[in-house]
Amino acid sequence: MGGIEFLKGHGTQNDFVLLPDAAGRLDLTAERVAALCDRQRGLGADGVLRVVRAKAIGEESAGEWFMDYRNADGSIAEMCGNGTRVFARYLVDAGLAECGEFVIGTRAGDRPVVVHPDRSVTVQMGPAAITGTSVTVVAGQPFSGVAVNVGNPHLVSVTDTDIAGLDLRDQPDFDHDFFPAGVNLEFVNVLGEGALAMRVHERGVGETRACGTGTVAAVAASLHLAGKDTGESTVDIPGGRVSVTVGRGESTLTGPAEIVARGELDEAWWLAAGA
Ligand SMILES: N[C@@H](CCC[C@H](N)C(=O)O)C(=O)O
Repeated sequence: MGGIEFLKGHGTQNDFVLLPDAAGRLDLTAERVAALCDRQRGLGADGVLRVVRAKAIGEESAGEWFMDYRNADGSIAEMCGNGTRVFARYLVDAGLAECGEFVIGTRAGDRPVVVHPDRSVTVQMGPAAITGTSVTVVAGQPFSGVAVNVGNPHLVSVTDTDIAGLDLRDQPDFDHDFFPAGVNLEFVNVLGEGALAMRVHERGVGETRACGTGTVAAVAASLHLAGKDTGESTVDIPGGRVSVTVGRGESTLTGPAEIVARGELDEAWWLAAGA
C-alpha cells in the first residue's frame, strides 16, 4: 500500500486534513476520519478533504476535482465553504489547477472559485435560501433564529447578547423535527453597517473558529431581518475575517487559505484506525 500522503491546511483557522486520492482508491471510513481529526490520537482537524477526480467516483461535475468533505466525527456534509478555499489553494500549489478561475465539484453542486494572486480565494457559494425560523437553547438561554440553507443547514441567531460570553462547549439544543439531519448553529452580533461578528457550533464537529457556509448564512439572515435580500458584509470569527456577498440566487465567500504541512500517514496506524 505504501505511505498515505496527507497535507494540513486551514481557512481562517477552520482546519482540515487533505488526502490526495486522485483515483478514488482510499478506504475512507468514518472511523478513519474521526481518528485523523482527533487532536490527541491523530493529526487533529475540524474535517477531512479528500481530493479526488470527480470521474473516478462517478460524480457529475464541470470541474476535474471533487471535494469529498467529512466532518470530524466522520459524518458526511453537503458543503464546506472554508474547505473549498483550502482545497482550491492545494490544487494550485500542487500544480493541479491554474491560479484564477476554475470549478470544484461538491455534494451541494459545482462551486466556481477564483484563486487570487495573493492566494486568497473567492468561492461562489450558490444560493443562501431562507427556509423558516426556529429556536436554539444555549445553557438554558433561548435564541430565536433564521434557518438558512447554503447547501447545508444553518440556524442563525442575530442577538444583542454579547456572543463572546456564550458557552458553546456543549451541543446547544435545537428542534430536531425542524432539522432532522442536524444543523449548524451561528450566533451573530451586528457590529455596524456591513460588519458582523459570529461564533459557530458546527454539526458533526463542535465549536470551530470559522465556518464559511455559516458566515454566508449569517449575512443572509441579518439582511433578511433588515428586510433586504442582497448586500455584503465582513464577518469576524474567532479565526479571522472573511468577506461575504449575498445576491438573488448567488452568494460569495472570500478569505485566506493556507497549507501548513505535508507528510505521510503511518500505514499500520491507518489500518488500525479503520478497524
Ligand atoms: N466548516 C464548514 C462547514 C462544514 C460542514 C458542517 N459542519 C455541516 O455538517 O454541515 C464551512 O466552512 O462551511
